[in-house]
Amino acid sequence: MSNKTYKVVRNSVLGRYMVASKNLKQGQLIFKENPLFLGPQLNGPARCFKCLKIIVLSRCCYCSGCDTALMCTNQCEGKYHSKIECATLKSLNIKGQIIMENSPLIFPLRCLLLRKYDVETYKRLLDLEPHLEARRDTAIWRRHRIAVENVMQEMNLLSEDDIKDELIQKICGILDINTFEVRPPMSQSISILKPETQCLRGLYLEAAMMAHDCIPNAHLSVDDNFVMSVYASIDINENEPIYFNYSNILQGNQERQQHLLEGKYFSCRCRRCRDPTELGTEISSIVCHKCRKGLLRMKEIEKDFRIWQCNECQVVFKSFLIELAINEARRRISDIDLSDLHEMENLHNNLVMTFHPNHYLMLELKQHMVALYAKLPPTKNNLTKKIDLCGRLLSVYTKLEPGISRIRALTMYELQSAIIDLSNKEYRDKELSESGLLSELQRAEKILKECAKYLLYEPSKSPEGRMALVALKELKYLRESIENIQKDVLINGQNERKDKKLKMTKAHEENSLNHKEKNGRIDDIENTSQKIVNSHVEYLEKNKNKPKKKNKKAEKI
Ligand SMILES: C[S@@+](CC[C@H](N)C(=O)[O-])C[C@H]1O[C@@H](n2cnc3c(N)ncnc32)[C@H](O)[C@@H]1O
Repeated sequence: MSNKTYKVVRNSVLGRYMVASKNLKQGQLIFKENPLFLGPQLNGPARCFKCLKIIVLSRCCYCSGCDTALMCTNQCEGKYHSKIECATLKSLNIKGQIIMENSPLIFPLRCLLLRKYDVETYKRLLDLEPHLEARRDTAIWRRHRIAVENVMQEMNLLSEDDIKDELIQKICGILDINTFEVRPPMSQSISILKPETQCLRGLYLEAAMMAHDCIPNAHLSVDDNFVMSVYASIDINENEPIYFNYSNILQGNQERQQHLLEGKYFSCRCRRCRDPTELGTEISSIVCHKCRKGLLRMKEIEKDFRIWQCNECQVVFKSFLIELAINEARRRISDIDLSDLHEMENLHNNLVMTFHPNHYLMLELKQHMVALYAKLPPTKNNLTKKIDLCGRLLSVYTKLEPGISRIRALTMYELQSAIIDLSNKEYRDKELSESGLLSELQRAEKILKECAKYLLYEPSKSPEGRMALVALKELKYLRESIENIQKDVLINGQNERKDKKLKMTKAHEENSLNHKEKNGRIDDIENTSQKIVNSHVEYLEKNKNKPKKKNKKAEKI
């Protein structure tokens, strides 16, 4: 029996797509794949052919082998400029300076060179979807003609047949539609809201066969060597498609549709896109400015024709008005001081008059607030607010990204830490009984366990992978503490039954002793977990300015 977890099939809507060839369990590895090529973003800066780091023009040099490939320094020992690529470039006698001056041609050039040294793989590459017809004579087509095709023609890299066959447009289309965004080496950012701005693009021939769904069932992670692992994020039944989200969970309806239509040439008709409430989350909904009671939601009334309509008064709004409101709110969010809670709360209270509390911009603001609460003094008020915000974020994320999910794991981490801190404080202040403390810690344990489970799918050296280790250590201490409290509760219960009378008289003394002991233990947990978090933060801080190693995660295709 074949061990293969998937097969590629085809239909008239999705083209080729991957389906599970057997039932897959959540967390099961579906496949692992090496990139065929890595390269800069279309508009990204030039990168070293060997290590893929951004080239600093004043230090840039050319490979001593081919005198063409750009290198960050002549000592670079990166491995992404293969001997065969080097030899092929050398045979073409291209001036390195032309590459330097025309960085958009780096990635297409790498693909073009392949036909000279690996015809089979080149054929597989050319078999990917380029959406030539949809792109012909569009702005992107003209851009590639000027920035890539014309330059390659001047370099005598293209035959007349290549030009007639629109070969370069085909390669550029294939790269735009099929490559994945991968984080650059040794990324330090763990932030949900600030993805790396200067990502690389990676071409993975197998992974390119995954279709898109805004509610994915596959989780991707890319390790230090750019090896991509694709896991089932939830259970997947035999013959069910394996879906990856080409867009972003925090993109609204309109932006997602635009991204998919303009960048990937299809209209998404997944469960989330067909439902104007987006699975009841209202993540794109706006308060109706006419009746002030209803919500404006986007709905498709004819194929590819969508309107914004109030669910109460039925008034229809033009989509550009919605865009204006969103752009203005986005500007205001980007202008606020992210260390000023008061400013953030004011903006939140202001925007909630226009946007549903679950609107993705409100979620973005809430996410910033959670990050700030994590840095503020852990007062009961701050902790309560943090718990509330995390709960709201998770209620949306769980619907839109069920199962293994990075964004959920990171929010869960914040949630459990606030629950532990708050319950300890309340217990100490005698606002929470021992059994109340126990049940809150057990709730935190459950969340932390799930968080660690999801983070363990991240590459071990990535910020999330390191956070998984922190979460595991914290889980161990939390469990020990729970066990100790459980023993206490048990002993207290037995003693109570044995000698009620004696206990009554000694109650005051015993209580104060237990309390003292537990406080010591809780301090222990707090100190230890705080130490771990501090060392984690210190580690991140310390390494912030160190040269980056490979370490990234696929974000979107
Ligand atoms: C990365 S490729 C996937 C492989 C491609 N279907 C093929 O046959 O080569 C992305 C393209 O697949 C198609 N596709 C993927 N997901 C889709 C979806 N949910 N609905 C419609 N088309 C989809 C679109 O044509 C899109 O541009």
